[in-house]
Amino acid sequence: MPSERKVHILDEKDIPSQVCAFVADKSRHAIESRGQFNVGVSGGSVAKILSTGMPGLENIDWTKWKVFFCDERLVPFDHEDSTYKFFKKNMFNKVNIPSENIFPIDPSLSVEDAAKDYAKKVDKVPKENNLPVFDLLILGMGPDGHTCSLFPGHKLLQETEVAVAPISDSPKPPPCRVTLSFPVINATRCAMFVSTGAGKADILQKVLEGNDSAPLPAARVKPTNGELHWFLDTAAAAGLKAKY
Ligand SMILES: O=C(O)[C@H](O)[C@@H](O)[C@H](O)[C@H](O)COP(=O)(O)O
Repeated sequence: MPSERKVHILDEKDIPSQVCAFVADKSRHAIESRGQFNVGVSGGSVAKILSTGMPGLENIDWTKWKVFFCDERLVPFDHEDSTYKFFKKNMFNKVNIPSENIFPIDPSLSVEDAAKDYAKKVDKVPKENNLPVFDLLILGMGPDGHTCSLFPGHKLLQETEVAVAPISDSPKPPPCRVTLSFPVINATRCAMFVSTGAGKADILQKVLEGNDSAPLPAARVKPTNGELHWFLDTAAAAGLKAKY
């Protein structure tokens, strides 16, 4: 299936329900087709949307979910900046995902070792063409166009050797993080971005409609054989010129 991009422009109030319904649908389809749902989650506003909306949904076989982190800040599990901590408190504690199906990074390791260790965990995701193929990657985009811990102009944008990379000079604190690399991101069956608010309008116009010669990190997410979905509220979409 060739890569396809769909931009969903919604009222702000409809974003949480539509995003969660989409995730639920992808999980049901993956479980029906392949018996498990391998999903990568991200921090930021999308983490709040998922943890608020997903636990109340019905007909989700949480026991078949396998949850990975698209990126994570290398901080202890009890640190305020830990995305794992946020999901554990607000979502994992409320649903029936077996603890062995949740794959956090190991923050007790050095950033290089944490990335190597996480690559072994990601290696459990069923592969095609030697690359792990996630059923869904749920992504956010920062105001500079970064996604995961892949920042504009950073050398990690060229990473092709490893599935998971360390970064120790993140321009956004904390400096040490672990992130999926583009080869794995673009091997996914489906990637979805959730981006809301007027503060994202200018950067979204660049990412979705800008010149492809030097794409921002978020614009480099183009699943080779998968779908790409952008969920935007009307404020975030206000700068877009094309009709979607
Ligand atoms: O690791 C981080 O520092 C954040 O998780 C970050 O990458 C976030 O995902 C984006 O900035 C989008 O966040 P918002 O959707 O909240 O704007």
